[in-house]
Amino acid sequence: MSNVQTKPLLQVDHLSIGFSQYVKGTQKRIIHPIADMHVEINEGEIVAVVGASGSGKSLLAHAVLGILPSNAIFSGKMLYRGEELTPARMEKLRGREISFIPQSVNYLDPLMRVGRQVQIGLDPRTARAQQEKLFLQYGLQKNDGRLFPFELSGGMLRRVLFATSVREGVRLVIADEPTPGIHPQALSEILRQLKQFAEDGAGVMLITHDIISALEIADRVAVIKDGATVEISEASAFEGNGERLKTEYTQRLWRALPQNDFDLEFKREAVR
Ligand SMILES: Nc1ncnc2c1ncn2[C@@H]1O[C@H](COP(=O)(O)OP(=O)(O)OP(=O)(O)O)[C@@H](O)[C@H]1O
Ligand code: NI
Repeated sequence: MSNVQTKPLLQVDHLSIGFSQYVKGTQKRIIHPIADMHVEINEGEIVAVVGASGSGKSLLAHAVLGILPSNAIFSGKMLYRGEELTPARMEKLRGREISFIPQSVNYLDPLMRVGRQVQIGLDPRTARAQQEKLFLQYGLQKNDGRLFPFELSGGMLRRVLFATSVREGVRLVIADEPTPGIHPQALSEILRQLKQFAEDGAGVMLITHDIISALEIADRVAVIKDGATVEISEASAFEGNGERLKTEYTQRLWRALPQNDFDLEFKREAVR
């Protein structure tokens, strides 16, 4: 087997992200929401990234995309197709080979009709038809394309965001909480599309709170806690009592899910 084939599509190692903050007016200090994170995604693989709110999942996504805020201090290794992800490279890949479904609908341009926003990056000759097709696929009406973001519901905006990620030539999809507030039918359509990306050979990073839905399509699950990766396990290890999971933290996370043992004490800790 050649070396090239075994190289992961995305490799993040020893990622650390800090922010300098002003305390008491002029004193500066550095906080480190991400201390030591690692994750690896292969071609055709779906890796779910799960962890409590504030654990650093979105920052990980933003680091890979090169869209961290300018006051962020960043270190670590990020390789895409075996080569370092430099800022210039990220900019070139973003929205093309690497597509992003952001967590917040605020990423949409409030002054541009949503149909046009979905057409960005599509072949201009067929953009309109393709956008309309995508809208139908995700349960939006043809005429919804003429609306501005403020005229759509939260769930509709999420589906618009998702439609912006469906592009030919995508090799890595980073979806940051693509499913909250979405009704079951659109949810299964989104999961189906993410799976389709992977079947077409792309790697998928699925950031989510919805572990149960993620397990429907994920190959592996990375568990993040306080800005560090605590465990990466096969999705199949999330079964039964979690005996096959590697860390106590992940076992407790698994057992705290409503459909499992319901570890109430852990739940309280985890949501804090
Ligand atoms: N620009 C910033 N300046 C300072 N701290 C930040 C900044 N952005 C994020 N943080 C901090 O980094 C930590 C991780 O944030 P992040 O958004 O990655 O969490 P998350 O895991 O995506 O949470 P959620 O599940 O709620 O989306 C949080 O404690 C957050 O307050
Ligand atoms: Ni987030």
